[in-house]
Amino acid sequence: MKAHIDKLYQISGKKSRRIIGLMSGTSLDGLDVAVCNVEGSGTETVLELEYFTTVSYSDEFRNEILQIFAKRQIDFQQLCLLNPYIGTIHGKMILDCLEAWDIGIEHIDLIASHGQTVFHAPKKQHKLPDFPNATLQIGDGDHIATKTGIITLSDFRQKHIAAGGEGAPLAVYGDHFLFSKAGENRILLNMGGIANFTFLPASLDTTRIFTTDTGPGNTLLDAYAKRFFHKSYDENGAIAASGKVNNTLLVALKSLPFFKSPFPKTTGPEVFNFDYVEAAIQQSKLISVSRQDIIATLTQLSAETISDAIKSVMNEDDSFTIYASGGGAHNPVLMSGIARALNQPIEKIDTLGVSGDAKEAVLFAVLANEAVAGQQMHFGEKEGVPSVSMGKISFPG
Ligand SMILES: Nc1ncnc2c1ncn2[C@@H]1O[C@H](COP(=O)(O)OP(=O)(O)OP(=O)(O)O)[C@@H](O)[C@H]1O
Ligand SMILES: CC(=O)N[C@H]1[C@@H]2OC[C@@H](O2)[C@@H](O)[C@@H]1O[C@H](C)C(=O)O
Repeated sequence: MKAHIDKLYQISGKKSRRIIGLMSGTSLDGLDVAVCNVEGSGTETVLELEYFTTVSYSDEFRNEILQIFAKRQIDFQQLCLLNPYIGTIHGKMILDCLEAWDIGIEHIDLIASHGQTVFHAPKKQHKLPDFPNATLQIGDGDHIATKTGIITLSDFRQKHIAAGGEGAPLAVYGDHFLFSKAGENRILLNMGGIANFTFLPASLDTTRIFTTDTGPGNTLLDAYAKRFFHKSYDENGAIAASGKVNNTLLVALKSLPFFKSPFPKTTGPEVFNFDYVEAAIQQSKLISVSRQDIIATLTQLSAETISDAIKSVMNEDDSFTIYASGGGAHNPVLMSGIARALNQPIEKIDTLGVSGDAKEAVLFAVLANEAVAGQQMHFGEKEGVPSVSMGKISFPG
């Protein structure tokens, strides 16, 4: 309908846009909702985070997703049903937030929805020569747009793949636009279920910008905190702090070929799951290892693989500052493990003015802003950062 295109054109020409960024990550803890006021685009982007919350998922909702999450064999009907169901529930969560914040929908220009990743299969992982990199996010944007009455951009990862990427990490674009700083090499480390980082060079040379996943962040910690202690996560690293790292197990865990394969690379809970840890426990022929020691060892695994990845892509004599975000930044055992391995302190991204819990949702608002009002991107030919705009547009009504 032409009226929708006219509205989008008008939004594109505005001095600033109010965009709701949404992220629901691999931890399945809830939906991050960030209301952002975004002015300009590209490196001229000025973003103010006006409101932020995480709407927790109910156990029932999480369990519905877990039936198909990161599994190779599923009930196909469940996948089909969840696509509109998640979209509608996310739409309802947005409306509840707007009501609580007393914001009318007419004061929101766009929604930027990541959706729920249910399977991630980069070529390096599926190894089927005739098939491309692949990833699947559900929670369809049409349902969010129809439920809320707000133009919605969604499904950002497919264009990245179409342009030669693995569909992740996407944070790199917003990281550059919001956080690059002349004169300071920056590593922006995000520790969600999976950990990743962006390198932003002091020279601001976009062709040197680099991003990769490193492997597990919290996903294994959450899985074992649940299995052994009936907790959804290891709050403040208390369980890990009460155990000891088991080096035999750590070596077995680190022998996974993923850790030896070249950067950049991406991964997910399809690889980092119970089967992987149980195989490492078998391989290390441990007679007994305490539950606390397993969690301490898994925490050290995340810390070491994150710091190994950072070390291996940085020149030895380059100094850099690390800014941490994501739920893992709240885990002091994980944070101090990384600081120890890299022999330097770690800052939190909050010191740069954006909450570490809100960062990923904010970055999707930046991607939507680029799609609607941005110019050509210039990231050179570097693997993992194709110069394309992302996001599909759903009109309400
Ligand atoms: N106080 C805390 N102590 C320890 N861990 C915490 C704390 N708060 C949050 N976490 C961890 O952070 C996780 C949530 O992190 P986050 O929301 O960044 O992940 P995500 O966005 O779902 O994942 P991804 O970025 O991989 O998609 C929780 O599941 C938990 O493991
Ligand atoms: C396929 C997928 O959903 N990947 C997520 C996941 O969670 C962290 C890491 O793995 C990252 O690569 C990505 O998310 C962030 C937001 C990204 O694309 O930057």
